[in-house]
Amino acid sequence: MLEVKGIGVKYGDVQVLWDISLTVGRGEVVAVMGPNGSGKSTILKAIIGLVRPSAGTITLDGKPISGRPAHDMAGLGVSLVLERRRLFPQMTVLENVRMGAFHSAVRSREKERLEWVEYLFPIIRERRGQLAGRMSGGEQQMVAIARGLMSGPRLLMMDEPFLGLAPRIVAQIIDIIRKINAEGIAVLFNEQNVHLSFSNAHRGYLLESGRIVLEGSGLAMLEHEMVKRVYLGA
Ligand SMILES: Nc1ncnc2c1ncn2[C@@H]1O[C@H](COP(=O)(O)OP(=O)(O)OP(=O)(O)O)[C@@H](O)[C@H]1O
Repeated sequence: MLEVKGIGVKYGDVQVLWDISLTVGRGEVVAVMGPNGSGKSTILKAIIGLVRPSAGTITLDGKPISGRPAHDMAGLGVSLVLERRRLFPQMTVLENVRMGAFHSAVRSREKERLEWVEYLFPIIRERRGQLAGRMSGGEQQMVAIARGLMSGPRLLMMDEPFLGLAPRIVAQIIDIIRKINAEGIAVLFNEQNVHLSFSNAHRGYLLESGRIVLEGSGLAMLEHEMVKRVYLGA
């Protein structure tokens, strides 16, 4: 469904991505793994339209989407959960979650989507009235994912969804990824940890200094000599 072909991105005069090509198929879970600063977030920002590629094309179901404003993407079925959650701390859980259905193209189905995200994350129903800023990191991440799901995406992108979370919460987020994927939603996520990336994805890409250096199935990536040597110290 998503095809990124040969994109480059510059921040001012500084190029940070070169010739990035990746795909996400319908119903796939795909991981982009790479060290700090390798350009993972920039790939997702380019797809959602927060940064404009200097080269290459991005298509969704064969139609070009590069250059479209980020707020159009909800209507096209693509949603991004930003790193470090970016909630509105002075707003309640419910207010934050409802922001995800703000776009006119998706507002009409807000009620049924809210029921769905409350089923996926019972904590959202339990804590509807709590200020988001008063929640733990893991709870905030759940609210952020719920907000991303309110637009009813076909492709949910998540920037480092496990960052700084306790193992128990990581396991819950993995479970949620499986559940939403089982409903046919494709997922593209970034992660720095080899195991978290590739054991939870059908396919994966390894990004180094702004270039994709390896790609394959999750299992093939986990077992690849270079991944084992450089990232697992084997
Ligand atoms: N708004 C910006 N202006 C200038 N340079 C930026 C900007 N955002 C990111 N960069 C630089 O672009 C490079 C890639 O950053 P990016 O955030 O995409 O990497 P990342 O792999 O997601 O890293 P992290 O794990 O730290 O989020 C880094 O060198 C970063 O310093």
